[in-house]
Amino acid sequence: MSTAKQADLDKSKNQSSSSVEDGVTTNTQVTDEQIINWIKSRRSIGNLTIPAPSEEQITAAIDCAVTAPDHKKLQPWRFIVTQGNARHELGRALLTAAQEKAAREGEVLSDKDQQKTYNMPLRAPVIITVVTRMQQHKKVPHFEQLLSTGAAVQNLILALKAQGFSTVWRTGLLCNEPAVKAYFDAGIDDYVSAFVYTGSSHCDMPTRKPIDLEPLLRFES
Ligand SMILES: Cc1cc2nc3c(=O)[nH]c(=O)nc-3n(C[C@H](O)[C@H](O)[C@H](O)COP(=O)(O)O)c2cc1C
Repeated sequence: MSTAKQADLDKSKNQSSSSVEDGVTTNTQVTDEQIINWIKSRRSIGNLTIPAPSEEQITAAIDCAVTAPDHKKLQPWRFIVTQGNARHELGRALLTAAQEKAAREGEVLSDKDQQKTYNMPLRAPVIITVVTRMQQHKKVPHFEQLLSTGAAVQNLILALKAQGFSTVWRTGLLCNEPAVKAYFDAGIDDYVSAFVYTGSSHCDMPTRKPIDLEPLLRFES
């Protein structure tokens, strides 16, 4: 889909399905093919800035995230929205995690690496952390709860895109270090499953190289 068509679709998604302008009713119906192409057009963007989504927009996206497939409705996910100065507190937790990890591995972090780690949360105006709060259920193993969280994260990302925002899902090697888990009040079985860095992007959305389905797909009948 061309960038112009993409923008049209993003715009039409923000409008009601029909509108009356100068007495003329205009239908802005979105076709199945457009929806499929819109999903395929999602790209991760690392270079994120303001404007950030409002708390209402974030809440609307999370309202979409929690409709992900969820065996026995365990709701194994928690969402923590970090913005403004709170990003420095998250930076401190990441720095502690990095220092503890380095110490365990017999290494010492350089000043540059310490600064880089501390600044990581400043790469976007908003970070939505998704924690998998594992529950004990005899019919729902932990791996299902983790997969369910992944589905919720994808819903979240698409719902943010639908509102005009860009994201990148990061975890990195520090996300399940004890200091980071403690920061998010995550227990021993829980996972910090995603840092969804969120904001606006002013660069052109990169186009994706076609993906060959041949080795990935088999129909049986
Ligand atoms: C669970 C998970 C963790 C990820 N963690 C990172 C990360 O820490 N850093 C990173 O650059 N990309 C990470 N990625 C990959 C990006 O989110 C992204 O998918 C990738 O760069 C490909 O870009 P695309 O989404 O536009 O295809 C992660 C993806 C997943 C699913």
